[in-house]
Amino acid sequence: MTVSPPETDSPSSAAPRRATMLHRILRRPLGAAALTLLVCLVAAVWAAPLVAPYDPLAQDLQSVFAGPSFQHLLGTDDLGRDVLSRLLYGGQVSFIGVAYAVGVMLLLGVPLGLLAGFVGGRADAVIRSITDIVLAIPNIMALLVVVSTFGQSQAAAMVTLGLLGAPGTVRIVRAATIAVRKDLYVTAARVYGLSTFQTMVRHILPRISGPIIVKASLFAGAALLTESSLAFLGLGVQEPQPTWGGMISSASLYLSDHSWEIVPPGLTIALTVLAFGLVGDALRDARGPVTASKVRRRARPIVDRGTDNTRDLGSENNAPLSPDACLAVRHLTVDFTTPEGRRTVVEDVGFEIGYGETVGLVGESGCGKSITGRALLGLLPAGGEVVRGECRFEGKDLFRLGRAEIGRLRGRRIGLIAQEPIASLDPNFTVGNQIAQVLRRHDKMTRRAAKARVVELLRQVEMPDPEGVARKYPHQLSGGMAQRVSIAGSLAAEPALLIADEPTTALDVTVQAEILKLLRRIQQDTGMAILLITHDWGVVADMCSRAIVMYAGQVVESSEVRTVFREPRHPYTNGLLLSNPHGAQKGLPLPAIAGTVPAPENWPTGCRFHPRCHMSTADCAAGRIPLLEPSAGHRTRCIHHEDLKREAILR
Ligand SMILES: Nc1ncnc2c1ncn2[C@@H]1O[C@H](COP(=O)(O)OP(=O)(O)OP(=O)(O)O)[C@@H](O)[C@H]1O
Repeated sequence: MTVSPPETDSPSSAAPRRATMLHRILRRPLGAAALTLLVCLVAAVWAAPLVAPYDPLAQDLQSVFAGPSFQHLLGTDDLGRDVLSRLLYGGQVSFIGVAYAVGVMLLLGVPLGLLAGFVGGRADAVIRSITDIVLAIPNIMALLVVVSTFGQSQAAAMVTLGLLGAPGTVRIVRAATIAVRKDLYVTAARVYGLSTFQTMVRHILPRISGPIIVKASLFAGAALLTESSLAFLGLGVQEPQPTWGGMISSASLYLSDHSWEIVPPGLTIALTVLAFGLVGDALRDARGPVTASKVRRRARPIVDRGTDNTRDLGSENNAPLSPDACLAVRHLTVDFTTPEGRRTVVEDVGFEIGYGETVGLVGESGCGKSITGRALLGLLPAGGEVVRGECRFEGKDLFRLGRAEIGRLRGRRIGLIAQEPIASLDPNFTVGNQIAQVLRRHDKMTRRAAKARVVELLRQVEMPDPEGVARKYPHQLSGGMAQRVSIAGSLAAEPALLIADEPTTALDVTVQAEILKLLRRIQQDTGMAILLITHDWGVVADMCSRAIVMYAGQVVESSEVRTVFREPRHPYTNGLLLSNPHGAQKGLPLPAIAGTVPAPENWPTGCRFHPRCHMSTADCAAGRIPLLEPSAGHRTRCIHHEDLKREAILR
């Protein structure tokens, strides 16, 4: 078990985080210098009426082109005006212009980029087309047209610059969103029932803030240069009002005789642009990624726990769906559209789970277990689609519900526990904040009530020091603690069905046992149904009443767990059980099934397992293999299941 670091949280966790961030910036000499320069500059410019030594328009024709002195720290210009005062007042124009441009660029670019990257599909196509069109517009021409149309308005020019800069931001935000939208904690947020907007704002935005900060800082520098260039060309704010670009413009007229005059505005612009870039980098680096602890995979021993009457309908079974079942799935078929074409990855899968029952979905990696689970939650990865099937849950067919309706059920009536508990928690928020968010979404509680309920839930999952844990960030938790938090989050709205996708795979053996015990206890208390996705027969034996074995997108065997262990009727199940490390005999090599699970595009005709099967005959490859029922409730997709039984008896 990973040992969590000693607790150092104060009651308000956000404050220390912010302090640490400033501290981190200040620890970098370049970042600290740039931030100091920028803060001083903005403060001085903002306070120009108080700190400027002279009126920026006041002329003194007796002292034109004076060099730096005690009276005029940066000298005077061609009309004897104080350069320092003009720089301070001129900065107001420049910074307001930069704020307009950056504000418009962010207000447009970030939401559109998030939408395109997160929602995808048509929204993405439309947004991409618009950004491509805007990117094709030459910036300088557009700015000249705007300035001449809007009577030299600097504000109009900078807003236009922001509009023209937005497509670049859209592209960056879209790419960053696509990269994180599949992260487990984003999926978890959707399972908890958060809307698309809430998920984007709370879980995606903080994660992609690094590239946005860098883009904004670079764009601020570019906007300052553009604003100065327009002023240099005599567009925008006009003389005698001071602007940094205007000061360069008038200094350039006397460059050969009075070269000093160009230095203060030129250096100020150059240093400010540099400072924007350095502060952006420092901010990005200071927020830094929060890394999750590495997860580990271990096995656990088998304990046979007997059976009950959960009934698997299997595929090709047209009996009516049982009204008593908590979940009844029939003919579930999932297709994916990939660049190589359309392919089926899950085919004709069916099963039922009763209230208070646990059904195990077993198989090697790539058999379609997770896609089956995600299809039930309406959370298939992009390109995936349920093309056939029915899924009855509390009287509704989940596959026929709209986005909003399934969103309301997720997190409230159907919970999910993911394989990697730490990855399923958002590193940007404390544990308490994340669970409270689920509670407040579903039960519209007050902050105070949600806080109390969070502690109660953490206590319910047997978390030591629940108040302290509520204030921790995910990276401060061990794997076992994180899985307890994840379970607490899933249970927040008291779901009727829990989908547990390899919930203990990442944990070490003692923690696995504790988590499974906890799940059993909660199930006894609440009567929820559990679909347990696993490749571990030990977990199946320990937890499940019924096992469904999947191979290459199909159910190949299903029965009560005890029957499957005693009398497997499919060579694939038999092979899996023989290669189960818990049953290994000392000194003998572990028998493994030769070959690997074929990818959906390479599924063989007939029995999909036949190329790996020692019992296969010509019949196995000849045509579709039906789902047979050799004994009540025991189904197999093998035409040689009687031979397998005889083989087992002879052994
Ligand atoms: N986003 C996707 N696009 C296309 N095909 C996919 C996608 N995700 C999964 N698949 C395909 O679906 C099949 C089933 O995958 P799934 O993740 O359900 O397997 P699994 O049995 O859960 O394996 P594991 O235990 O490794 O998660 C695989 O063959 C995989 O190639």
